[in-house]
Amino acid sequence: VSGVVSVNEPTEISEGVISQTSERSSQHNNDITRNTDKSSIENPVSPNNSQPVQFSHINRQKVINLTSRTRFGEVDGLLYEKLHPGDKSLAKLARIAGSKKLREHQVVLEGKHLVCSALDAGAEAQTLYFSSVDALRELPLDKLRQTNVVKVKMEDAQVWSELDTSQEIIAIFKRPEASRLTFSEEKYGRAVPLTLICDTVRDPGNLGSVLRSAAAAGCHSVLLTKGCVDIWELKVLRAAMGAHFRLPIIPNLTWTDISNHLPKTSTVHVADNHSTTMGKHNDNTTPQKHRRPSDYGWVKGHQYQSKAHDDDDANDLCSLEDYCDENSKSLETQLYYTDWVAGHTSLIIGGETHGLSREALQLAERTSGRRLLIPMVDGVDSLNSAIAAGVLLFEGRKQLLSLEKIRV
Ligand SMILES: C[S@@+](CC[C@H](N)C(=O)[O-])C[C@H]1O[C@@H](n2cnc3c(N)ncnc32)[C@H](O)[C@@H]1O
Repeated sequence: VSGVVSVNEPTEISEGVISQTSERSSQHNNDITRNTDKSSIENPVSPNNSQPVQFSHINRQKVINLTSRTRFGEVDGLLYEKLHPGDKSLAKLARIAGSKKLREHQVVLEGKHLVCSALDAGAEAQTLYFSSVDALRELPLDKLRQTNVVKVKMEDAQVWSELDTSQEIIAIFKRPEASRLTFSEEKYGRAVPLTLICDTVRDPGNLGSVLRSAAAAGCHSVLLTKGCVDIWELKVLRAAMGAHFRLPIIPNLTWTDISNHLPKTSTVHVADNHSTTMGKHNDNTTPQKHRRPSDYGWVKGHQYQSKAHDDDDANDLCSLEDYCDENSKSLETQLYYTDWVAGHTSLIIGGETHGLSREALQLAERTSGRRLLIPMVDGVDSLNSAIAAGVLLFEGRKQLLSLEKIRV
């Protein structure tokens, strides 16, 4: 942190003292404003002499109510406050983590690795709670200048049961937007021109695993329909293992938004488990141009959705057979390990309950995409969407990389 004292051991600052230079001051009962521009902290009305108290070399702006905070400390030039036992502010974490509405503005990130990746990508930490100074030191402290840093005891952390209390760092961030983050090619490698589209993936564990696979396969981006689970839900974050800060993930999109986000030349394929089972259509069979659904021996009752985010509306559902007859005559089926990439490629994965929506199939058709099938043994209906995404994304990556080699 520029311009502040640097010490090896954390400095504990006694009651009412918040100076980085350890100057003691008398008891304050007023709000203290730290002024970024002036690199100082000013107490607008000092109780002793009515002069602003200057705290030099501090590059942060915040207001601290000294009536409720009694102890402050400092680590490597970063000022923090200590939470009173029983302080209620920790409960805010659980409230944000548990409320979709609150998560429209703020998100909770757990653990030093995730918080570190978020800070490196340019996400804005508003309040950071830590229980271990060593863990705090592993973060890029220069990126916490505008952050309210608070030390808590692990026992205090027990107030939230939803959160992972084994974490030494938990932070509230302004909800990050992919368009404002930086995704380091140097750190994570060059992306392949492959976009994953999630069509109403509702299970948080599944979505997190899908995102993790997309990051691991070096995808260009992930686009999510409005019906998908919130990407900032804790279970999604935990399963995604940092994927949120490795590649652009754009949630809450309509199908029109999705088309607009894709390069004009992108071919969109659908991952389609409805195509066949191995008994009728084994690995050596060339997939047929277009077969009627009844040719495939599907498990009965599959339906295609017409509105990805409104799966309760039974009127929006049509039988697959009707749908195929009407809409997707030209959508061929092919086995996933034969060539399907050329230039920018996109892949749609269906959700757990209804699989692919009508809009997904229409988009594939418009871009001359195909149905990609991972052949399964007889009697198996489908794979879990995260597993299917993993298989297909890594195949897509392999094909794109060999295409690149051929072109070079
Ligand atoms: C759990 S499945 C959907 C199950 C849903 N009940 C249905 O029957 O459509 C979730 C998604 O994973 C993909 N998937 C699953 N198994 C697949 C397979 N064998 N081949 C290609 N995609 C598959 C499809 O995109 C599918 O929509």
